[in-house]
Amino acid sequence: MTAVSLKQKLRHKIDLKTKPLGALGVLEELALQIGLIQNTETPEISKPTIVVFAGDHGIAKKGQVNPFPQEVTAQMVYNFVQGGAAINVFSKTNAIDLIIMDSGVNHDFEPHLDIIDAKIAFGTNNYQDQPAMTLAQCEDALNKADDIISKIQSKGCNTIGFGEMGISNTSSAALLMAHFTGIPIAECVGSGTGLNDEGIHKKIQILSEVYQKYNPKTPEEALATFGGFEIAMLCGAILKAGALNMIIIIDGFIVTAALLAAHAINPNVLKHCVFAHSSNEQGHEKMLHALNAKPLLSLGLRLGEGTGAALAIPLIRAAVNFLNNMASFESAGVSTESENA
Ligand SMILES: O=C(O)c1ccc[n+]([C@@H]2O[C@H](COP(=O)([O-])O)[C@@H](O)[C@H]2O)c1
Ligand SMILES: Cc1cc2nc[nH]c2cc1C
Repeated sequence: MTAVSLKQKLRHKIDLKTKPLGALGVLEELALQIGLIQNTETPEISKPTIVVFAGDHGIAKKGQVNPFPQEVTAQMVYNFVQGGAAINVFSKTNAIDLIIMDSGVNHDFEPHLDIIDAKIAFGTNNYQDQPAMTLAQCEDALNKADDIISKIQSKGCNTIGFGEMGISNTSSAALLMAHFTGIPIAECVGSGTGLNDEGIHKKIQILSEVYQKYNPKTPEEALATFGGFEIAMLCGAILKAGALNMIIIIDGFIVTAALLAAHAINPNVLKHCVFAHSSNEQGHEKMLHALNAKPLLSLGLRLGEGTGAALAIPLIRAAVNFLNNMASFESAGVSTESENA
């Protein structure tokens, strides 16, 4: 007799719920995925947490690829600490713990603030001149992220969403996307925080030159070349969360670019990932497609901060709750399809 796999057991449990077959659509796939991640028919979500990694980018100082000035990164970190940003509001709405990390903002934050200090440097180098960071800095970022995720998990969190803040980081993400997917850089570049058509054209020209200047040989070298510190930390955090068997919620364009790097280092990480949404940043859809990823939501968001991840958490809770708490046809005494239907 062949053993029934957990996947078959989960499918059976889902199919016996009081609903037509497949009627809970994507939530059924989500329940199945979470059951498989946790290796159980009765999964649970504990202490869902969003970590926002913030970092600055050398290229931002020139203002050629970013409509907002570099200072906005630090200003938004203060906004996070004061509870005024979209991610604060959505985390509160959905009872999610929120952690803010300084991965490399070009500002000295007062030590009493509720920010985890993981600063690698005060912003990356401008990759128009030299790689964004050294390989040693990149390794440092990966390792620091590793430690932080271990600490978060040891406090009982098994579901972690990732967000970021960093003026110019759609440029790094576009370069990484081109590198890891082979999609032409022009198709990877978008409006970011709001460039007009002329601005996008200039951004494509600048990033095409940068892209041609380098030939990174390893995923770590690609991260070090194109940056940024927050993206390298996201990559390390995703890898660690996968290794710790956590449910990983991927936010928008920049977090997905970090996942491309993580996936190149360890493709197994993908089975832990739930894709929260499809961002309005041009390129995100193709990036998701390259990963064969199906996003849960499509709300026209292009904010970052982990906002899409925060909005997806109720869906993840709903998937787990229906699997655990919905009645079966038998337990509820509901008739199944009649044979002549
Ligand atoms: O998450 C996304 O899909 C997304 C798309 C566009 C912009 N962003 C956010 O905007 C910032 C980067 O935009 P930019 O134009 O400065 O490259 C950064 O802080 C991101 O969090 C985020
Ligand atoms: C205001 C502002 C808020 C953000 N949140 C994430 N990226 C951002 C970029 C800007 C410009």
